[in-house]
Amino acid sequence: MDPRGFRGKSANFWLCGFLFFAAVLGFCRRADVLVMTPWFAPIIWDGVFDSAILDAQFESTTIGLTVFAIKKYVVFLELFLQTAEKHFMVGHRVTYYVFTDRPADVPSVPLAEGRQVVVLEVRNYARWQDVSMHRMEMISNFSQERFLREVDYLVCVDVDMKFSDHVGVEILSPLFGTLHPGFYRAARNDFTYERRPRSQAYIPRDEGDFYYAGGFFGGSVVEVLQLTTACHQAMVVDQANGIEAVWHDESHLNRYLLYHKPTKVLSPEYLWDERMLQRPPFLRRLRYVAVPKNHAEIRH
Ligand SMILES: CC(=O)N[C@H]1[C@@H](OP(=O)(O)OP(=O)(O)OC[C@H]2O[C@@H](n3ccc(=O)[nH]c3=O)[C@H](O)[C@@H]2O)O[C@H](CO)[C@H](O)[C@@H]1O
Ligand SMILES: [Mn+2]
Repeated sequence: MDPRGFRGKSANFWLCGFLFFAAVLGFCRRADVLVMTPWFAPIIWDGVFDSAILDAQFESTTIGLTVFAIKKYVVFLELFLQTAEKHFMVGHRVTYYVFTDRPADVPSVPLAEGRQVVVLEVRNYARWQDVSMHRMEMISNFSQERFLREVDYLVCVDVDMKFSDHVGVEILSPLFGTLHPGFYRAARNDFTYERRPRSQAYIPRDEGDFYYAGGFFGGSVVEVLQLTTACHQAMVVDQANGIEAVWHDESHLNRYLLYHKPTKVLSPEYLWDERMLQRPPFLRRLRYVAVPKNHAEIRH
């Protein structure tokens, strides 16, 4: 073979090799974590998305953030709203729906343009578990009454948390859940699903994809309406049967998301607890983290 031709082929070989590795580095920037579910839903980690592209795609989207501050939990609102202004959907239209029994105690926090707080006065319950569980009913009712008309997506979160890094439109999808930080690498058998068949939240030992956290889920308003309505109805049936799921609304959420697969799954970057867990090296960002609380003091 003519030596010039051979050199040409060899150069091509190395060029192809280089391009291949560049492509691998560029498109699979996270080889250290699971970036797709077995049903082809993306799992959202730092490095798998480009905010510039997504911000343009979601430019005309309005996002509703639901948060409950019932009884003493109103103390969490100020930091929650302040940090949301810094990190949550910056540059997009946002409505904070604050559900509370103490509207006079909702702090006024300066908001950027295109963002507003809507206070929704609701009843309280004596037990913290009932407060937590009835969020499903209240989100369902208000979705029908007004969220369907007012926003495109709903993001439903706990209030005893703060935003500490970017949480943007990369999370938006028809139906999304978040990997619970305590179980993202646990075996299916160790997930704390409801295991009693008498409960509507029951999940058999040989089923289950992930263990999702009760404190961060969402989707289009229609999907969230269906999810919250189904979970509420399941809790009504449980109550009539004298049984309460082991982790309350979170157990029902897990059952729902097992049989209605989420279209996106958020990594534990989106829900972390620095006091409970040691941060593993592949957790590059902590976007939404628990605020330390004295359980006995705040719940009673
Ligand atoms: C981070 C996370 O995944 N949290 C879940 C976890 O509980 P947590 O231990 O984080 O529960 P929690 O005390 O934060 O209660 C859940 C939420 O209910 C609201 N609240 C509760 C009591 C009260 O008196 N006033 C009030 O407003 C508040 O928005 C609070 O954030 O398990 C719960 C069910 O057991 C829920 O599924 C939570 O979403
Ligand atoms: Mn909480």
